[in-house]
Amino acid sequence: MSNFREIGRKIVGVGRNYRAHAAELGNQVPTKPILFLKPTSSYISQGQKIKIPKGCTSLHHEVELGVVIGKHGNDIPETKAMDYVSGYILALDMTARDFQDEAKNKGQPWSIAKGFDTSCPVSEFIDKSKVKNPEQIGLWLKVNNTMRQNGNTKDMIFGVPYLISYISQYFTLEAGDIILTGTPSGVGPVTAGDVIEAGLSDLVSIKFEVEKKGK
Ligand SMILES: O=C([O-])CC(=O)C(=O)O
Ligand SMILES: [Mg+2]
Repeated sequence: MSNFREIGRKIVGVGRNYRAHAAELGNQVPTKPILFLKPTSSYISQGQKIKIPKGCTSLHHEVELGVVIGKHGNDIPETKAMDYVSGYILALDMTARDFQDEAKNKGQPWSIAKGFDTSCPVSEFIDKSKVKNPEQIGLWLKVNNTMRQNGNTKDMIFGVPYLISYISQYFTLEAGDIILTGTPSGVGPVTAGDVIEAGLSDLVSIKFEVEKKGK
């Protein structure tokens, strides 16, 4: 069993970490990482369904590399950052885009848009030893067998060591925490009955069905 699910600590999301994704939603490329939190109650694993939250009319998929933290640290220097990684996961940062747009327009937080129940489907844990370079991983996502996202972590604006170092200046990182490193371009809506499949190179793949909440 993967250590992050047993410990179940925080999920730190990084926004707009790929230029093409920032551009596709009409956003500026950030000069420092944009962070948000998802509650651990948002996790689901295979066999469970993604539930469209009440009132949401535009639920978007975002495929992301998740970095799993292996030990406690703060103010971690970039040069030591990889010592704090225990492994990786494939995650979907499901986003109620209409809620996020409304929050953005009103200057409100993204908490519901990013943190609703079932908004963080994850794969099994991938041990660090299986990944030579976390910044050379292909990540893809299909909806009903049609390719929607097909990127590579080499295109991240802020790399894994920098993110760990930056985040740890503000949030103490603890074993079991996950950093969602942002999504490549190609995000888009899903509706009830859709099947999302996603993968990280040849490391892991996942499959989740979408349904209306309350079914
Ligand atoms: O909602 C967004 O566009 C920000 C985000 O999570 C990402 O870039 O992965
Ligand atoms: Mg995201």
